[in-house]
Amino acid sequence: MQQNTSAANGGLFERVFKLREHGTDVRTELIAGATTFLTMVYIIFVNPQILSAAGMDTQAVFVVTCLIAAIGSIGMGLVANLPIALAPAMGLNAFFAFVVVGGQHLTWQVGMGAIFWGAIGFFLLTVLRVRYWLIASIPFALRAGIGAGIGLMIALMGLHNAGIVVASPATMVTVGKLTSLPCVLGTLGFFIIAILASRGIHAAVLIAILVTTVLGYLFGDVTFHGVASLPPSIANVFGQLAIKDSFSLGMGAVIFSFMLVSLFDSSGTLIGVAGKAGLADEHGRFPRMKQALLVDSTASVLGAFMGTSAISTYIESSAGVSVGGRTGLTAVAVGVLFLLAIFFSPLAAMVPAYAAAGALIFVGVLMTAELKRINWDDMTESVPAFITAVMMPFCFSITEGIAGGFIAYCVMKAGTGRWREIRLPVLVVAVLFLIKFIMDGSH
Ligand SMILES: Nc1ncnc2[nH]cnc12
Repeated sequence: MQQNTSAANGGLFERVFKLREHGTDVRTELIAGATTFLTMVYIIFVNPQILSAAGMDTQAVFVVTCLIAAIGSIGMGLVANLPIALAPAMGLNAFFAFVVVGGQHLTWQVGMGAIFWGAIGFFLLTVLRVRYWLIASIPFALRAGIGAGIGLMIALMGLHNAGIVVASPATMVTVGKLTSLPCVLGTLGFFIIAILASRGIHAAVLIAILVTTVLGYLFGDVTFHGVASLPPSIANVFGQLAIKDSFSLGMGAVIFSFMLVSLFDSSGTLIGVAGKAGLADEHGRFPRMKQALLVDSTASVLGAFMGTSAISTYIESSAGVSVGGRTGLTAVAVGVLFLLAIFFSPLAAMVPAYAAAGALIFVGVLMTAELKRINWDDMTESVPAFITAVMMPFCFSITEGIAGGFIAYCVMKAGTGRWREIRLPVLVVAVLFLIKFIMDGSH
């Protein structure tokens, strides 16, 4: 009987996801889905925390984060049949909360409006096929530099959330009080993740968040609100964005930044994960790329409307791919698990910033790994990659990193007589950023 059911499931899943053609089966795909889910579930704890710094309601953002991750991942699985999950992007959420809303003293509703317009631009670039052109034109050094820079910036946020790195008027940054509870538990969380992950335990991040939160509770620093509950209302974030107020010339640079960063963040991840699954060619193109690009850009528009910062395909999907996930069934499994997670909102409210800090630092480790594939002996490759990667944490801005990298690439190639290697889209983006800097500097 059980065999009949699994054969029937295999039949349905086989028809929808073409498992045999991809050399996989239902069991492998479901394990891969659970694996990817466990490596990225930290986002449902971390995202509400980061967005709450912009004044958003933690509980509502928790539900919206689960919902959009579920919708995006299930969409990717069904429409593009790829083992790639989606969720609100780390880096972009911090950019929204700390740089756009915090740094420019805007309301979160206006900031979210800018994300919405950035997502619309991202969607238009996708349907107009500009994204294909761009993806195929971005040199590897810049793609790697972007991933690494985002990773370093995330790590800086983690180190700051744990109180390990603090501001200093004399030296800009300095070391915090390392014996404080946040520092000790943040550090412990990071090493739990690093050790478990290097031992191949894909639930590493979740385990570390649980252990550090429980320890925080035992030391009297965390209040227990219960485990499961009916989902809290999302009314105070859903559809609350200021679409009209954010569509102004003054917001142009912010909208452009959101669009550009979404574009590079999600495109780079798609190429990277599809490559790891053995689906991509040497130019980074992969089957059903059109569908995948449509799903991530549509999810970004939907996410901003629902009340969370830009959505991206998740680099953590490579964990599921590494245990055999090859089709959309993996992504659908991730999505279903995110739907179930909605009922555990009291847990989200309990997790202190330092408990998630280890996850942020560890994502930094994962995302800087791409640097190893850069030809470091060729300065026309290493200099732009380096500039991209270090400008992001040092300026606390993904956009400045991308801008610096594109400009450095054109300068280095032209300066060494290799200007023919500069592709038109790279030159266009570099010139657009130069114009932006000149405009920014003139007022
Ligand atoms: N910005 C991002 N891009 C890709 N994968 C991520 N995982 C977490 N944040 C991410």
